[in-house]
Parts: sequence; structure tokens; C-alpha cells
Amino acid sequence: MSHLLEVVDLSKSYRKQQGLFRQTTVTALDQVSFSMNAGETLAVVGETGSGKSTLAKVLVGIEQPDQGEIRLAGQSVTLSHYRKYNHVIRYMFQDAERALNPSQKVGAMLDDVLRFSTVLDEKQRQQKVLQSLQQVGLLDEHIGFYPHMFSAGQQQRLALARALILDPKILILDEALTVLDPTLRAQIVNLLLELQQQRSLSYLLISKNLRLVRHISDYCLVMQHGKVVESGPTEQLLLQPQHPHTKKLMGLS
Ligand SMILES: Nc1ncnc2c1ncn2[C@@H]1O[C@H](COP(=O)(O)OP(=O)(O)OP(=O)(O)O)[C@@H](O)[C@H]1O
Repeated sequence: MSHLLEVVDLSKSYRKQQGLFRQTTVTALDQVSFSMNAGETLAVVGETGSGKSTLAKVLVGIEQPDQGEIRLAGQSVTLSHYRKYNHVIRYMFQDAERALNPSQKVGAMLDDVLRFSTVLDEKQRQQKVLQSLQQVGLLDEHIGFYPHMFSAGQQQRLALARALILDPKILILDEALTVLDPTLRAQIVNLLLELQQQRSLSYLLISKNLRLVRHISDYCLVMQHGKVVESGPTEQLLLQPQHPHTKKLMGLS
């Protein structure tokens, strides 16, 4: 049977202007390959600039790869299908507060996602909005709130509701829990684990927090300069790191 997500030889470079006349090329992804199954959590770790966020952006179609292939349940995905597959992979941004439009009420914000990506009628959309708030522990009355009226933890829940409203199969958490204090982080992690069990959701967790990676991920990719330098089951990888970069991230060298 095919994997839920297969990434094959994905590469992406950026051109950077240096001064007036010089351009340099930065290789953000260099032939990255991996796969993941339904209900699994894959962590992507690596130092700043190793290509983690670029990988996330390519997966959700914000950036286009130069080369390589993304397959969802065995089917090759191209950007022209973005509207179709943006249901399947959703992205949860680093900073929930900044990612939420401050001038839009919660109900309208969630409704916009449905209006853009589904053919549901108004009543069905309203039901879906309420459902998505409830599943992350928010209340029906929150539809009339603006994002700034929420606490940091509630904003994180709201960002999660927006990411989940299209019933994705894969959720990318790009340092999404970094800004939270440990108590709030633990609450959101528990919620994520609950949702994963209920819906067989897969997470791609981008994090520098190796304790979190150890706690919630099944597999781990270690990236350096756009390449995957080590990968494997998280427990084993963190117990017996082989690559010098993994050891450095763990503070062992
Ligand atoms: N839009 C862009 N234009 C030019 N270069 C970029 C762009 N986005 C990323 N880069 C470069 O690509 C490389 C990979 O960046 P990326 O943000 O993917 O790394 P990262 O591992 O996510 O880093 P961090 O942990 O700091 O978020 C870096 O050298 C970065 O400077």
C-alpha cells in the first residue's frame, strides 16, 4: 500500500541579491526524500537555515520546488491542484497571534476558509465552524470574538481550529508551540495527541525543542544545509545519534 505522503528528491534554491550586481544562490532543499503514514508524527529538526520551513512551504504549495515530486496517497501533486490538495495538508504558523487577522471576527475568519475551499452552503458552513471550535475546546460564542480577545493558549487553539476545519490528513506544525509557556504547551500537545487518535491525523513537527520531538514524534529527520543527514525512529535516533550534526543539536559535541 502507498504511503500517505511521499517526498522524492525535493530541491529548492533561492537567489539572493548581494549588492547591486551580484546574485548568490542558496540551496534551501537538496534532494530531500522521506515518507510518512496516516496517524504518524514526523519531526524535522536542524539548525537555523537548514531548510525546515522551506520544506513546509513547498509541501503546502506556498513555494514551488525546482525539482522533485510530492505524492499524496500515491498520487503525484502539482501546484495546479493546490486548491484540491490544500484540504489534505494544512500549515500551522509559528506565531498564532500574528497569523490571525486582528480585524476579523473568529466566525468570519473560519467561514472564509470554508467559502474559499468547499462548496458547503451557509448553514453547513456555520455548523462546521461551530464544530471546529468545539473540537479544540473553544465555545460557540467565540464566533463573535476578535483574536486579541483571546489568551495565548486560546489563540493557539483558534489557529488549530482554522488548520483543521477542512479535515486535513496532515498538519504541519512549524515551531507552532514554541511561543507558549510549558503549561500551555503541555495542554496543546495533549489536545494534538487526542485529535491524532480520534482522526488518525499525521503531524509534521518542525521544532528545535528535542524534548518535544522525543515526546510526540515517531520518526525524525535531521537536516543540515538543505540535506537530510540522518533519519529514523525518533527514540533510536536520539538514543544513538550517528551524524555529527545530530550530536551537535543534542549538545553532545
Ligand atoms: N524567500 C527567501 N529568499 C531567499 N532566501 C531564502 C528565502 N527563504 C529562505 N531562504 C534561505 O534558505 C535557507 C533555508 O531557510 P529556511 O527558512 O527554510 O530554514 P529553517 O531551517 O526553517 O530556519 P529557521 O530554523 O531559522 O526557521 C536559508 O539560508 C535562508 O536564508
